[in-house]
Amino acid sequence: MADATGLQLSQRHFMNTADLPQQEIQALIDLALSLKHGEVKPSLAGKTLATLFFNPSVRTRVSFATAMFKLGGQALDLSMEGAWSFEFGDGVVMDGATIEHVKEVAPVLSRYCDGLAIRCSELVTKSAASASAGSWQNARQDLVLNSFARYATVPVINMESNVYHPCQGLGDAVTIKEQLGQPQGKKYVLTWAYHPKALPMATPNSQMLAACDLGMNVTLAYPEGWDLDPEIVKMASQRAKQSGGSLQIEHDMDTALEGAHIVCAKSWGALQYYGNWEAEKALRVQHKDWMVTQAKMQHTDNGRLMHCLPVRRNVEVGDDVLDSPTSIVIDEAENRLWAQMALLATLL
Ligand SMILES: CC(=O)N[C@@H](CCCN)C(=O)O
Ligand SMILES: NC(=O)OP(=O)(O)O
Repeated sequence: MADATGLQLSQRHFMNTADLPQQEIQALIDLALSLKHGEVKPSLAGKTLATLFFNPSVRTRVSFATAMFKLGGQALDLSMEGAWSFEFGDGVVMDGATIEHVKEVAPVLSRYCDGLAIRCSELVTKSAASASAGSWQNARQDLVLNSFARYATVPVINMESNVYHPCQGLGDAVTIKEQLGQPQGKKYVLTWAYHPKALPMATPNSQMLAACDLGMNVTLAYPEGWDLDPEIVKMASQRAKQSGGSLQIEHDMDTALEGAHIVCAKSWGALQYYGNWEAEKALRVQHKDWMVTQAKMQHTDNGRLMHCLPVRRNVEVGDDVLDSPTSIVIDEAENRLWAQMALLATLL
């Protein structure tokens, strides 16, 4: 079996699935499924991936480490939690808490390693290095991720930033293809769900893009006021059209779920209250009825339930769904591994 994938991507870094043409995404999905079925065996022998986690993780951490191991290489897990001491600002007089600049960190790690993977979502861990000061206009610049990409001399992989979680998007695309065979024209509903905290929009942005790139008829369902970034929604809608799909918005969960083949539950914070989360919470608690239950799933066309995990049981999704064959969340989590193996084997 070939030790190379034969696939080449048009981008050096993996920041957002929408940076890639749809054929390259399809090729990565096919490669992931071939890896899962043991049909190809690419090798990354002797290669190292540094994984920098500025936020907690279960799936991303373990699936990247295991992906590198299965490919014959290794991952170095660098936890940055509680120790965000790198500087990202230009021309800063570094006499405060930061101890070294990304201008040194990124090229130094690039001398040791063949790729850098970064998780940095400021909504999860508020820290000194989040320069956004609570503004979405600043947060959407993804300063930390983009600084690593700028100063690294090896490929950089986004393991969830403020704006995108492309590995979740790619993994979900693999799962949808695996479940439906031919996703084009099938109905995908990304439904907002209640959660006690305002969660980032990176995951729903990438999940929406994944379904749009598969040519599905995508419905976004959320209470009024919970719009995702309009520029990202516009881009997703264009990519859906390119692949023969569509994108529409509903504010009633029952109506949205009508005839769905895939239901993906995800919570996120309201963009218009970004950084003003107390005000957002006062409104969010009025939407506790946005929970996916078996009664809600009755509206679907034998729909399957996806969730990126971690999931709050009986808050976002009911036990009656999660404990039934309707739920494919464990397959979805597994497919992160195969999707990332496809990505790593191609990118490194
Ligand atoms: C509960 C929580 O913090 N969820 C995170 C992680 C999701 C996948 N990494 C989120 O919604 O972004
Ligand atoms: N879905 C996901 O990215 O999970 P972790 O946050 O546990 O990595």
